Amino acid sequence: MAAMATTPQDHLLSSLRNTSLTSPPPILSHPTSHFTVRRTPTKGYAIFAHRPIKAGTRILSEPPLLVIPNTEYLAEDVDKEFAKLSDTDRRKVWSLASAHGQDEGKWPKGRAHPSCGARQKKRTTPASPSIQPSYPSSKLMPCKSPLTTSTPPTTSFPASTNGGGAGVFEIASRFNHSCVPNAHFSWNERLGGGEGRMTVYVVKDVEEGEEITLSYCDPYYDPALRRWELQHYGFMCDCAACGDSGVEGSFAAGSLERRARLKEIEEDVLSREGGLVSEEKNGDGFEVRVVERKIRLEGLLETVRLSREEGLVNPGLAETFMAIAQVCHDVGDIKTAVRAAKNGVHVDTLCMGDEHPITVAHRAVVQKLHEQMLEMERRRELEK
Ligand SMILES: C[S@@+](CC[C@H](N)C(=O)[O-])C[C@H]1O[C@@H](n2cnc3c(N)ncnc32)[C@H](O)[C@@H]1O
Repeated sequence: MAAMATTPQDHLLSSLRNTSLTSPPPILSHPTSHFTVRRTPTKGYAIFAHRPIKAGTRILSEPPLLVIPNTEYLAEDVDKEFAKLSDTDRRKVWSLASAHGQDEGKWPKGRAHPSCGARQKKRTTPASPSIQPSYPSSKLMPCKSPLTTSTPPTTSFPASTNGGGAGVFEIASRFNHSCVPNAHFSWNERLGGGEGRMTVYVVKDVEEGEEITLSYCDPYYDPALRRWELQHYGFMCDCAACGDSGVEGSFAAGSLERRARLKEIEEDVLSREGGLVSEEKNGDGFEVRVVERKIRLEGLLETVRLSREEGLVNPGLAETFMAIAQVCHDVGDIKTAVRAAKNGVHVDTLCMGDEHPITVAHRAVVQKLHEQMLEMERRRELEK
């Protein structure tokens, strides 16, 4: 096998292999109220619903077996945390390692796809393992360190909470990937008495016997880039979006176009945020800003439509609704802003629950907008 760079993931695996606990415990079949973990012929273990599950149901809230609290952690940080574990937890972590024989030689380690922008490059480079979810061996999942505190929302339209650090989760790491997932995972630092929990919410109604899947990569990547990223995990995705896009009328063909357009909107329209919320209201500058707002709003609305057609329900969609609320607010249409922000909170709740810090922050925005709307109505009444 070709020599490969040593990453913290490799290191964890090697420290797991070198542990004196040579016999791993049997893989658990976790009977929970919603799902079981079962072996599949081609994907290793997988999670299946054993009853119908409604969208917005939290099906997992799990403490980590091991947490690496640093954002940019090194191999020795992994070793240090592993050394602290009890024998039982070491066995559990060990039992998760390399359970399904991927060919590590095929992982595109240390190289980024030529089409990757700077941000994506960071994700696909082992130098930033905490945000590179390429952990086929060790199954490190990005999570926010329980040692860092979240920044309270200071603006009226807060951005997502940033993740930092990584963890290993006994059950959460058994979910397989789909580019059109029916569930979403997120770290919620408020759960577990402030210790934090990895949560999984079902974002669409799921039928009994259906596999429950998460997305391991940016859903807006095109198929080639998704394939590249998923190579790190040693598999080719066979979900509906990754099917043969050459077949006219197929979901894959439509998906290719939708995701390309979503990316185009993000790059050409939504990233041009600067100046859109400016308070300047005189001369030509104002004209330009109004036009830009209109283009931005159209882009945001198209993003919602395409995401729905694509079946993507994720925090990105919630952020899109919040951005629509922002634009409506800026042009004085507070009523529509309230409606848009409520949609955002609805999507947040489906994905992360109603007590997740992001959901809480977005709910505060709805409240604020609602108060503004009432105030405007009251003034209008007085003016009559
Ligand atoms: C986080 S683990 C998921 C659980 C895993 N199947 C197991 O047995 O523990 C990630 C690994 O699962 C497999 N996997 C996940 N999604 C897959 C998919 N859509 N098709 C094939 N294999 C998949 C790959 O081997 C991948 O490296």
